[in-house]
Amino acid sequence: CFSLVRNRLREIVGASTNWSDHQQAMAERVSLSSMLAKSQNDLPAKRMKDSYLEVHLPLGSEPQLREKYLTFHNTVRFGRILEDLDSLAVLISYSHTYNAALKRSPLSIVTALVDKIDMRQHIIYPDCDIKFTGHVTWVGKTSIEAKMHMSQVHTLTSYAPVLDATFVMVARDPENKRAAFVNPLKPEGPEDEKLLQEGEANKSRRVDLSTASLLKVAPTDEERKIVHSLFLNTLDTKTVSFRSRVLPPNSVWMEDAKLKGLEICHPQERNIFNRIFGGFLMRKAYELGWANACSFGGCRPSLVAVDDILFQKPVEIGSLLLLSSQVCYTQGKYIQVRVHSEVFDPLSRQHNTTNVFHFTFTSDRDVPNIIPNTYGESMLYLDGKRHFNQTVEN
Ligand SMILES: CCCCCCCCCC(=O)SCCNC(=O)CCNC(=O)[C@H](O)C(C)(C)COP(=O)(O)OP(=O)(O)OC[C@H]1O[C@@H](n2cnc3c(N)ncnc32)[C@H](O)[C@@H]1OP(=O)(O)O
Repeated sequence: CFSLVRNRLREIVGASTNWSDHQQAMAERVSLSSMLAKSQNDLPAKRMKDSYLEVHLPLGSEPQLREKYLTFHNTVRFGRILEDLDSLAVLISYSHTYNAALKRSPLSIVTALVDKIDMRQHIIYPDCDIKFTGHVTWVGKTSIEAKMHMSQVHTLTSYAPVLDATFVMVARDPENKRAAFVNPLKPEGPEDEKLLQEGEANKSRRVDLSTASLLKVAPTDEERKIVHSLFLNTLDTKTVSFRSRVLPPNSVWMEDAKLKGLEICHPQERNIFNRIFGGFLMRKAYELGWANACSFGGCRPSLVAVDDILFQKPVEIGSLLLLSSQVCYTQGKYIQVRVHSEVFDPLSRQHNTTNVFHFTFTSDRDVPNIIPNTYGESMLYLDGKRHFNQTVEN
């Protein structure tokens, strides 16, 4: 199960088991720099099956393990699943880059992006065994795409699919300062070819999306019309002024659909490179986003999809992490939530964004419409709509 996965990762990089030893463990890793490949061609190509892993989570047969995964509502804590997926993606990447001649890997492999998690089933049972499988499906020069599938036993013999996940991992030098080359990938047969092509298409889509970001360019014509009609809908028919705005029926201002939280980043949550574990950040962001969607919709929401979780900067141990969740788009029963996390330095009072998370939830009834008031909120709304369309309508 996953404690074995994490122990194996500690062995691969030679991570400290006690915080007091972490500086020495890091110093030992620095000496591995000379083992890094000078070019990608110096590394042997690997097959997809070289990185294939299967991990079982025996929730059905191990009641003690179940406690860690259980929600009050007798379902599985999805935040824990996010942590497991993250650890698995890292181990898959180390399996791809494995070099039998080395005792320890000189690579620091970090999570750069959770491209997508599609839920195939809303309920995850806390008392049935779970199986995770996955392997590398595409590589760049220093980045790796890993696809994972999770399924759960229903009858005694058959597994039913629960979710499909795509992560992008990036290889860095032992000090996590510079990018480092990863082994090329050699497809074998038409199935591998197809996965590789999808990986290539994913890479182009990510580039297109980031160039079209609303933080860089103006919204499209169609999006501008949406924003304007939202604005017209909020005008007060009595005064007809640009300034007096009224909330339409069955609606909530974006300003009133936020939830915030704070995490103090203790050594216990560190990853193998002595930064905060990406899975932990995802769990915390997911739980805050879920609570926000729950309070907004007035009932317990189910997760439909996770997309485009970007890990922009590592979070150092000891940081104060401010998490801010916002309902940014709604449609019928759906609630799109964005969680932004930033590190706050109380001494310099500086803020630095570390992550942005996008979650799509569904409620058991229609939810109120979320309405932007300012221009900035309108852009958040459009960004939420883009994410929603990408995950739900396609
Ligand atoms: C206790 C046991 C726990 C065991 C579990 C261990 C888990 C360990 C995993 C983690 O927890 S990692 C922690 C969470 N992740 C982070 O903290 C990463 C924070 N982000 C960063 O450090 C940088 O943003 C990152 C290294 C990911 C990228 O930095 P740069 O943008 O400067 O990288 P660069 O420009 O050099 O590009 C390097 C590669 O990354 C790719 N890349 C960068 N950002 C990307 C992105 N957003 N999407 C896709 N690819 C991306 C880029 O295309 C390129 O690939 P190719 O060489 O193959 O072309």
